[in-house]
Amino acid sequence: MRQAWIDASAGIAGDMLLAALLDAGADLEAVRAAVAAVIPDEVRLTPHQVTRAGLRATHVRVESTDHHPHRTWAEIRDLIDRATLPERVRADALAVFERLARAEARVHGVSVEDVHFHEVGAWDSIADVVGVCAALHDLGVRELSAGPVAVGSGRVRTAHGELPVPVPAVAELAAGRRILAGGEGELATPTGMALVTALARECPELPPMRLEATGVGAGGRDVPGRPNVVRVLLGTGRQQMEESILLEANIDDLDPRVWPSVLAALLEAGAADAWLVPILMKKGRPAHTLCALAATSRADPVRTAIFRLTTTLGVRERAVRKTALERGWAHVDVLGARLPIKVGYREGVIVQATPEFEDAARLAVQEDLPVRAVLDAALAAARTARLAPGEPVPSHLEDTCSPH
Ligand SMILES: O=C([S-])c1cc(C(=O)S)c[n+]([C@@H]2O[C@H](COP(=O)(O)O)[C@@H](O)[C@H]2O)c1
Ligand code: NI
Repeated sequence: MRQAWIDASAGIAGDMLLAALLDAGADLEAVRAAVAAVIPDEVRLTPHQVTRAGLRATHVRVESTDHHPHRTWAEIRDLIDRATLPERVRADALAVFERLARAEARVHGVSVEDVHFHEVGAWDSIADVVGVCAALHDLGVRELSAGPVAVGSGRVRTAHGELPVPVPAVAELAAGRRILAGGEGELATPTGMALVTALARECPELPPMRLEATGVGAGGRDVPGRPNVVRVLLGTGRQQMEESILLEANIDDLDPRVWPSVLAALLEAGAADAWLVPILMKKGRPAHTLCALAATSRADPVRTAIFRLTTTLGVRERAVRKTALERGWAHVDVLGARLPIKVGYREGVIVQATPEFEDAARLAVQEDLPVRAVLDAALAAARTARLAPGEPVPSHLEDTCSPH
């Protein structure tokens, strides 16, 4: 499973995180395409190399002509809703802006629907948010975590006038999270803090992972003695005990033909699993409980997708703990083809070894055989290759979440 950890110990802004993800290998054209799907022809994204207090980093120039932005949350939601985007990118971007809207509503004492964004509603902020969500999607990051965020000190001039640092929106967004004091000026912006708190689980220390890439994203200023950068460490590996949220809703009025697309979209939005339970509701109405299990860091986008795609008026939630086996992939030769075997293991010993069903089904059609015959042959080949419960985990397991 691909994961990434954000080091925001020098602060964070939307463009810094975007630059760090591009520096770690996210595809620039995929990011530009996602931004253009939401706000066509409004911004230009140009990454370039810089140094910050002696460290090499990528800085991304985000150019737009939007000088007097006053957009409502509803306007931004509409832009993202209507854009052609991967479901996960849409759900993430909506979750980030919804968090920003809730924070602004609390700070200014207005309702969420009446929130008027100023700087954070500008084209360049929309580009930062959509760009970061697209970059995470492009890199295949399934689990995002972040260390404590440095917020800075002093006062800053904004469209609301001169504000103390951390500015009110940042303080509101950071509630419940560990933050770091110190450093001069505004080190964490509302957009940066909204991205971190909506998409990343709090993880003070770098989680265990096999490190694949590091991305360094620069802020605009170069301050001597303190590199003004966000770092992203990208790797593979999974946590054995995950904090998860179970989201549920009882629904009796959704066109039943829509359900398969809802389940698929929730998985796309980051749910680890999504399913339906047939129930009899009040007044004897046949209905379904929609259930979605998501890592705590993915709960926001999954919740947003449930409200967007179904008719429910509320979502029940409870924290659950899930013990997951560590996983990897191996391949065996069956009937002249290479079939992937999913291997689940614990403490160095295989607990489950299962042929990938879709590949077995494809091979069965190709060979004109019953699927069970291909599955049996794959299991026999796996046993011969010592890929069976009780065997030690081989050193050559592939550590990806997909065998393809
Ligand atoms: O745009 C809005 S609504 C806004 C609210 C606040 C509050 O704290 S309230 C602060 N700001 C300031 O705008 C700039 C740009 O922020 P980005 O997140 O778009 O980089 C920054 O100085 C914020 O403190 C904006
Ligand atoms: Ni504000």
